[in-house]
Amino acid sequence: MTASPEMAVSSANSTLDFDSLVLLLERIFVRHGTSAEVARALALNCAGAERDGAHSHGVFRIPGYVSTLKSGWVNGQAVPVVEDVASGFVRVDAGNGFAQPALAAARALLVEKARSAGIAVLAIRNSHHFAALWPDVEPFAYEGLVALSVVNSMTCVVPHGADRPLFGTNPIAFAAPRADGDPIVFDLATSAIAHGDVQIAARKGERLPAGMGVDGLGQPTQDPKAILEGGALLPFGGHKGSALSMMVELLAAALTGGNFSFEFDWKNHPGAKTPWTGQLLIVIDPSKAAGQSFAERSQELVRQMHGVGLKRLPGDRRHHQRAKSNADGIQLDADTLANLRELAGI
Ligand SMILES: NC(=O)C1=CN([C@@H]2O[C@H](COP(=O)(O)OP(=O)(O)OC[C@H]3O[C@@H](n4cnc5c(N)ncnc54)[C@H](OP(=O)(O)O)[C@@H]3O)[C@@H](O)[C@H]2O)C=CC1
Ligand SMILES: O=C(O)C1=NCCCC1
Repeated sequence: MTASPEMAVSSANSTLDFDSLVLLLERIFVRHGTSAEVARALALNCAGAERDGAHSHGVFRIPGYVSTLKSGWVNGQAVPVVEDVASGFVRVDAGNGFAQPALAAARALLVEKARSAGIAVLAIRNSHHFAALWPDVEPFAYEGLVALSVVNSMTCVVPHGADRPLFGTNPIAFAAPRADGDPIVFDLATSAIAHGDVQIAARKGERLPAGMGVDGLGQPTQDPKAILEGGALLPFGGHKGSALSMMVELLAAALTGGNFSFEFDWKNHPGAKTPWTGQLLIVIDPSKAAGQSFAERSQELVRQMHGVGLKRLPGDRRHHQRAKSNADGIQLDADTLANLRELAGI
């Protein structure tokens, strides 16, 4: 039987199973103007983030998606146009739609090229990425492929050594298969903290650790509201994170034909939250490389890391939370769930 948001909600503890959360989010997206395909791609991403405890890009983002769609800034009905441009290169014009449906539209061609040429690049332009990036790379590693992706976002990060913001929080995500266990995956903003986490801290009235951002006068602050209201974030690791953020601008925008983070302009679109930028994916088939099986070698690396005392690999926390959510359901607080149901018109 197909799950429905009505039947799967326990009113006592506001717990949903994954499929029911996906269905609820799909309803919200369709109700606010997306096609069924776009709704499915966004709902799977957002519910996956919530399930895995990646809260800065889980259901917390839904009001932002809705206000962006309502403002007319994003086309929720866009049909991506896929171009097969070279043996190892696929281009997609997302048509001012979201990036996830653009990736979905090009995915089969990208994998076919990666498997035949050993490596393939996907360049998505005119797109909106308002989400966690790991869902875009992790599935490739489950298919035995190595994947790297970058996305640029809206200006809110001061380049190292500068005095005003220019870069986005520009995440980088990487996934690689290993012989025993879940793929090795990391996904990180190149800012000291994701913008979403600053918003969450502001709502909760919490202070941030030192070194995350500056206020409107360029002075260091631990007050998230001062960062959000006229201030800015800093790159992680000083000049090193700043260089990576610059690389993301070049790969996700200059190379794809998308906007740089400083080129978005919301002024005629009140309530819009997502920038209009680009995304680059590089997919490698490691079976083409010389030497032993890549998955065995990556497993050996993990074994050695554990051998020197490492307790937590990137991705471990998410996978533990995923297992817990799959067993016990996804917990939402009652107000959040009520708001989602209202947005879904239930
Ligand atoms: N769409 C967009 O434009 C943007 C999206 N984002 C998204 O925001 C999300 C959050 O980014 P960010 O706040 O930088 O992520 P985190 O700093 O929380 O985590 C970054 C990575 O490091 C791992 N990690 C964290 N702590 C440890 C530890 N102690 N030991 C080992 N590994 C660790 C995480 O694994 P684990 O997940 O298992 O904790 C994760 O892979 C990302 O999903 C990113 O894609 C950010 C900026 C812009
Ligand atoms: O958390 C962040 O940082 C961002 N997330 C989605 C869109 C832009 C920035």
